[in-house]
Amino acid sequence: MDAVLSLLQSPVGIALAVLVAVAVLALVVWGVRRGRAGRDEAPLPRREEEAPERPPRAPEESIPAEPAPAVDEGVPASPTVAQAGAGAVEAPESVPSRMQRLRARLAGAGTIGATLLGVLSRADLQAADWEEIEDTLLMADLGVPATERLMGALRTRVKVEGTRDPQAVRQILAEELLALVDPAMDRALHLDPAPGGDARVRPATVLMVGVNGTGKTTTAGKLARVLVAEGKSVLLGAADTFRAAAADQLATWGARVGVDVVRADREGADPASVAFDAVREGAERGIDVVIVDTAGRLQTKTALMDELGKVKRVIEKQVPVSEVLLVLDATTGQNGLRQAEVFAQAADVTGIVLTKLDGSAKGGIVVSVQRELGVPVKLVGLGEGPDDLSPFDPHDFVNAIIGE
Ligand SMILES: Nc1nc2c(ncn2[C@@H]2O[C@H](COP(=O)(O)OP(=O)(O)OP(=O)(O)O)[C@@H](O)[C@H]2O)c(=O)[nH]1
Repeated sequence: MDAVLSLLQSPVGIALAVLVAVAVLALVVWGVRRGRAGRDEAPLPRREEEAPERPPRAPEESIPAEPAPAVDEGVPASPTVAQAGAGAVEAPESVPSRMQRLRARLAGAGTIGATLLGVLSRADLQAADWEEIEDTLLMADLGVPATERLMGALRTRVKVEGTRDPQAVRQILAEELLALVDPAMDRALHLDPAPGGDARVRPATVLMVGVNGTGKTTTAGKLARVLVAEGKSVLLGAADTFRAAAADQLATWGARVGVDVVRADREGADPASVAFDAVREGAERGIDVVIVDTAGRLQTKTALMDELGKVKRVIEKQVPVSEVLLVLDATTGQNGLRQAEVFAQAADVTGIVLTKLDGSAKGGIVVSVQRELGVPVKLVGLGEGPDDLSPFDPHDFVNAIIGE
């Protein structure tokens, strides 16, 4: 210790101490300069307009959505948003030409009217003729109660009015069919804020339910297109997580109509989680309408009810569900109707979409499904094309069936 002290007091020791102090000071100055230089190279933008432009996202690129806030139903959050991209978006067909084409297709499929008019115009209607009328109505899936009611009305009016004139008979048939279809039902899609209601309650939400293969995904895409054409902003939610192809199919529709799709990042994810995130994303972006597609295949009625119920509840944590659309394949007739009842019990259905009417001569299903489920047919699908979806108009429908 004494040796060290005497070294420090010596001229050599003092020179060494000065050298060490200078070296430490030089290091400190160098460090400070380096820090400043680093900040100068990459200045942080303070205001938004200073932010560097982000490169545009490639079409179909998927970006992970932010994790959803915990949903107390144990919903895992792992969806992604498939961007529609800036690719060419098809313009929808104009409404008049679409309606004309749809009518032509429906008329081509419906032979009910031609058969009925042919029989009703016969000179003297016998029991066999009335049986033929009854068979035609039943074959057209009108259902037993509606067939009986229509038969009763036709018998009475043809007898009382005593006419065989084809025009008059046609008029009677049109009036009676129209009464069965019930033009007084509210068939509008309620997607706008209620008059005087809170306009901030956005987005409006549409839940698509129904048996697999009925056309839910296709209808979701077609509906998105119709709404976009009306000037609404739309987001699709692929809550059919049962098979990855369903989400891909929806993403294809999204790209086609210029609408983003929120989807799970893996097959078999919780549908409620995707539905939740789609609506949350829609709310954050100020979207007008979020359409949520669901799966139709589940082992048991209870499992189906549980799943649909959960999807609906999870959406309602954020906004009310505006429309629950039950998609029904017109070609499946009374059988499809039985399955539809299960869905109607599971979710409070507000409207029916009757698809594949183009491939069915069974237009009577419109009447039976409304009677059985007590819910109006709001939309009809008349083909696989993007413009083959139309609002259901009772007058057009009856005219198409029996010919104008
Ligand atoms: N002819 C005709 N075909 C339709 C119509 N709507 C849907 N389709 C076809 O029906 C098939 C099934 O449609 P999807 O939309 O996949 O049915 P889905 O209910 O979503 O089926 P899952 O995803 O299995 O639950 C597809 O080939 C559609 O193109 C329609 O109105 N007319």
